[in-house]
Amino acid sequence: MLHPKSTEIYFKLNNGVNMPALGLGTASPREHMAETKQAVKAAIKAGYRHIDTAWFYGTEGYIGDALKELLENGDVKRSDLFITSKVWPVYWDDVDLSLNESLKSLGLDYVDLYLQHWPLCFQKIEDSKDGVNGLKGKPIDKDGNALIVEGADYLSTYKQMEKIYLDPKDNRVRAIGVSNYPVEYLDRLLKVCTVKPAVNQVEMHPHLPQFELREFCELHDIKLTAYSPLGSSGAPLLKLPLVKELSEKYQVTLNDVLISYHIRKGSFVIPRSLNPVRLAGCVNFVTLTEGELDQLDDIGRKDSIRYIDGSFAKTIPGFTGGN
Ligand SMILES: NC(=O)C1=CN([C@@H]2O[C@H](COP(=O)(O)OP(=O)(O)OC[C@H]3O[C@@H](n4cnc5c(N)ncnc54)[C@H](O)[C@@H]3O)[C@@H](O)[C@H]2O)C=CC1
Ligand SMILES: O=C1O[C@H](CO)[C@@H](O)[C@@H]1O
Repeated sequence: MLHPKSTEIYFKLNNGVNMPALGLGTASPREHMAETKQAVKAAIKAGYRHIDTAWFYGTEGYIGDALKELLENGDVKRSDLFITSKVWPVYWDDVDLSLNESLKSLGLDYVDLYLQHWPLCFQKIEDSKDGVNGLKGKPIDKDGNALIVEGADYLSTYKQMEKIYLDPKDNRVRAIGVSNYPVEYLDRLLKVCTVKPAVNQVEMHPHLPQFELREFCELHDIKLTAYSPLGSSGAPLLKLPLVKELSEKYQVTLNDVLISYHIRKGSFVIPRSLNPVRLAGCVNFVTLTEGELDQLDDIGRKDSIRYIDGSFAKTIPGFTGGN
């Protein structure tokens, strides 16, 4: 049977914007950040049209360099690209500034999707050595607790994003959404927002199938994007015996199985790799059966694992701290 490539599948957001199902994750480790440029070029040449980034990653400048070359060479048109960026909690009260910094680094005049990275309001602590743009990215006290601005409300960040999106003279974002929002927070947001978030980007994979969140988001027409789909650094989920079994059955890569798992369920997925061969080797979509999806979900039903270190996010329900 003929299948489209994962890079050829698109889902429509609740505001009518089309978004490619597969995107390239770019939270590259600091020592490899510069390689993001060649990874983006390799990904676009392999058919990817969706790049996921964030002010916090420090990779927007490298992505901007790659896009400049690709656009100037006519390898791709801006209108065919889908770029996501995010506002980090240190800029919870200045979305406008954060968005402008991201656009400047990316060399773009708009992003396709702009997300609130975490529902948190961090204090701005100067850190010219290890910080992002001079600010400590994850400000914590001596006990490891995040330095939160007292009395600040994470919804105020989303309200600023809404204002930008709704301003007819402001064309800097085509869609807005959130990330790392549990059901309780989405519920609160939906009661007060004018613009329903188009997307909630969360950690999701067979060890964390997010059943409750999925049901809630489907009910409210909010799409999920799966981050850390391979289990983040070291890609531990590639070692799951069932993933190996399915890759042999369908004659595709292990990455293809873990990517198709999300696309098959109607979610976006943004795996990271800096390796051009691997990037090109994970675009084969397979129509996993309902039974196979259920078997993969069973892994998380029995043993729920969150790989991303959320110790700075302990105040958010579901983030217990640590991995
Ligand atoms: N909204 C949020 O708070 C977050 C968003 N993200 C986004 O999601 C993206 C993906 O998540 P990540 O945590 O980066 O991890 P991931 O789950 O995509 O795994 C990336 C790791 O897998 C390795 N890998 C890929 N293919 C491999 C293969 N065939 N064999 C061996 N290793 C392989 C890569 O080298 C890298 O170390 C990020 O880059 C970022 O764009 C990630 C974390 C949090
Ligand atoms: O997006 C993100 O990436 C880092 C780690 O990869 C995480 O803290 C943040 O939410």
